[in-house]
Amino acid sequence: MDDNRNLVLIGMPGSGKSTVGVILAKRLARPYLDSDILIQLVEGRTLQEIVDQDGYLVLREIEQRVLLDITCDHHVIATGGSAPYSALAMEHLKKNGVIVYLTASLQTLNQRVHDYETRGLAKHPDQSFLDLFRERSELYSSYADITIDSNGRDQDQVCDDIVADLQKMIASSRHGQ
Ligand SMILES: Nc1ncnc2c1ncn2[C@@H]1O[C@H](COP(=O)(O)OP(=O)(O)O)[C@@H](O)[C@H]1O
Ligand SMILES: O=C(O)C1=C[C@@H](OP(=O)(O)O)[C@@H](O)[C@H](O)C1
Ligand SMILES: [Mg+2]
Repeated sequence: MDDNRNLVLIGMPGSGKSTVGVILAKRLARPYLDSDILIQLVEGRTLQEIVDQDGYLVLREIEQRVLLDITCDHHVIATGGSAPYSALAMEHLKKNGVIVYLTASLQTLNQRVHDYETRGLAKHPDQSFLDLFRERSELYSSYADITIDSNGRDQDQVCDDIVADLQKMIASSRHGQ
C-alpha cells in the first residue's frame, strides 16, 4: 500500500488489535508496534502489575506518555483498549495515522477472551464490562477513519477487510485531489 501513514488499530480488549496487527504488518511489509508491549518494556512490569500496584488511572497516564512518544511512520500500531481515553494521544496518532476501529459484539468479546481479570484492564474495579463496552463504543467511533466489523470473521478475513477498505479510502482521496 502506497501510503506512509501509520495504521493504528483501536477497539475493545478482545477485538483482535494485536492478533490482526501482526498479520497486517506481515501482509503489508511494515514494522509492527504494540503499545502494550512498549508500556511493559518502559515500566519493567506487566499491565496487571501496574493496575494492582498503582491503579488503573496510572496505567492510563503511562499509556498516554508511551503513545505520545511514538514518532515513527509506515508502521502498524496496535494500541491497548484504553488508548482513546487520552484525546491528546489520539490526536497525536491521528496526525500521521489512519485510525482503524475493530468492532466486536459483547458476545464475541466474551467468547474470545477469558482472562479479563488478569489482562490489566484500565477500568475502575467496580465498573462492569458491559458498562465499559457502552462507554467506549462512542469514544472509539469518534476517532475512527475506518470501522471494520470483526464479528464472524477470522483474523485473516479481518485483515483482508482492512486492506480492502484502506485501498478504497486511498483511491477515493486520489480522485478527490
Ligand atoms: N477475528 C478473530 N476471530 C477469532 N478470534 C480472534 C479474532 N481476533 C482475535 N482473536 C482472538 O481473540 C483473543 C484476543 O485477541 P487480541 O489480538 O489479543 O485482542 P486485543 O489486542 O484487541 O485485545 C486472542 O485469543 C485471539 O486469538
Ligand atoms: O482495555 C483496556 O483497558 C486495556 C486493554 C489492554 O490491551 P488490549 O486491548 O490489547 O487487550 C491493555 O492496554 C491494558 O491492559 C488496558
Ligand atoms: Mg492487544
